[in-house]
Amino acid sequence: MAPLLQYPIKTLEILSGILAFCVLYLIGRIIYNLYFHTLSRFPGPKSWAASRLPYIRHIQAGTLAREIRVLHCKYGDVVRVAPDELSFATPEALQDIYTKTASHPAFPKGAFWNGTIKGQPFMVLNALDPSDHARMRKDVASAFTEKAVRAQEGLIEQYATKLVSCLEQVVSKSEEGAVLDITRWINFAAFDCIGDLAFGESFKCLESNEFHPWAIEILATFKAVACAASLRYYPYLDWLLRLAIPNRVWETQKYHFQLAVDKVQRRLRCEKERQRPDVIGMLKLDEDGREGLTIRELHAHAPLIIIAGSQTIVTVLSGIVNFLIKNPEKLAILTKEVRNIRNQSEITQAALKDLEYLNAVIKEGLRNCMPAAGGLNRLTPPAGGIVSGHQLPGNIHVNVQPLSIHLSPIYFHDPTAFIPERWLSATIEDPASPYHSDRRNAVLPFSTGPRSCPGKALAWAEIRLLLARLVWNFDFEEVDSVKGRLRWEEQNVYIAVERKPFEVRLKARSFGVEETLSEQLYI
Ligand code: HEM
Repeated sequence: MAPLLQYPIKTLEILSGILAFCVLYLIGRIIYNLYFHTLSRFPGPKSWAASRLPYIRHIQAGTLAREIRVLHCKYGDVVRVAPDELSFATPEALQDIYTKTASHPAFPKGAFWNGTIKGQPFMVLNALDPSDHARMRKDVASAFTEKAVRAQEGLIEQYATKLVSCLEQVVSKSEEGAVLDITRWINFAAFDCIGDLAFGESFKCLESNEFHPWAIEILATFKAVACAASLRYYPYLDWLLRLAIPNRVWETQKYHFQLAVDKVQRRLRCEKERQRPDVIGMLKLDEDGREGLTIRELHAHAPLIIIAGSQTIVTVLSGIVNFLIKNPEKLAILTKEVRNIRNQSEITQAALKDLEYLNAVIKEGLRNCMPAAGGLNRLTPPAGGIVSGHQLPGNIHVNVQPLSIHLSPIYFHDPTAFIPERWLSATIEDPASPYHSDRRNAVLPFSTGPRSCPGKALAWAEIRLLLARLVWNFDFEEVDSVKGRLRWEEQNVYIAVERKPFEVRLKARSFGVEETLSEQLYI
């Protein structure tokens, strides 16, 4: 009997020994992080410096970007946001981290935020090896040059026209116009447009007034990926990933990938489409993976191009519409400028490039409604590096959170207000303007350096045209409903901004009144 009784007591002793060891280890780790870590000289809340848990909790709640902005307001330009991570909010840090100089390459991406699904190849966005990235980047960027975008202008115009005529049908039913979720319609247009631009095949969302299944799941996938990445900070908890992410998300990812493979293959088979100036037609294939993309890499790039080429535009454009509706005096100035174009057929890219207020509205939209609001995480090189004048050891996580710098009271007067005027040349040249000294170079929504956005010219062309066509054709009004009261800046961020429905009242523009007005002016 005696040995049997002793057995559980020994187990208990072992278990309490392990527990005591774990507790002591954790206490020791916290003390080390707070007082002996190389980053302990940097300011920040003690709880964030002690362990990564507050950071992870905010990633999972979608509040990290907002919270870090608050920390920057309290602690200054550089904040320690985890034991081994610093957040910077200076224009110098943007250059130090993301660009390459004669003395150092751009800081590398880490595996935490750039994993790939088992069995799937890397793509330009998550390629960690610099030479792989450079090869893919050269190929992908060639499809988005200014010249390539000019060749696609006709196609973008086609989808702007489709969006306008679909909305006309909805609003024509009543003189009061119609209350509709404008984000949903912008999403349809951007999604259809990138489908055609990339594969020569629209997703037909505008025609069907239905989301394509691909579009429905994107935001849920972002949320799951953010949660998964947050757990990677504790590699021994990696097994939790599978439990943390519902099976449905993995299945959806596989489904998306297959959908992309099918689309690419269909496009490549279609001989008569070879002359189209679409993205697939412009990418170079090379099975040796030396000069261009292998076919498997091309498959992996298809979902990236669809998501990066549509969701970013939807975020910025629906954000701009939200801010304009909450600032009707700015909307009125924009509307007047755009409607100075007499004929809709004269709304071309060339004409829009000259509309100073329109371009200022878009710049202010990019400052306030940054699509990649989760930030661009990087690691210091193994030998260490200098960021914003601070010498840092190797393998430290560094980041410039766009919200922290774009909405910084140090760099911008009225930082959270929507003021397109801060981008006008008259303001820049007027020392008496309160916005004269704004640090406009603190806003780099497309990032900078070798990993900056290759889709910038396309994004500008699409946002300019869709916004101009919307305000030229329709009058917008605020709606007093829960969805109409949505404040853009209060939404959560899971890698990208979670976009809630935004209701507006849309009415067909009344030409009669305008004509009468202009006739009176001419008298
Ligand atoms: C307002 C619109 C857009 C914004 C603000 C934006 C912003 C960005 C940013 C900040 C990055 C850097 C990501 C990183 O460092 O991890 C990026 C990368 C990228 N973007 Fe965009 N983007 C926009 C539109 C587009 C469009 C229309 C496309 C076209 C398909 C596109 C394709 C890409 C690609 C392929 C990359 C990866 C580049 C690389 O890793 O070398 N983006 N974008």
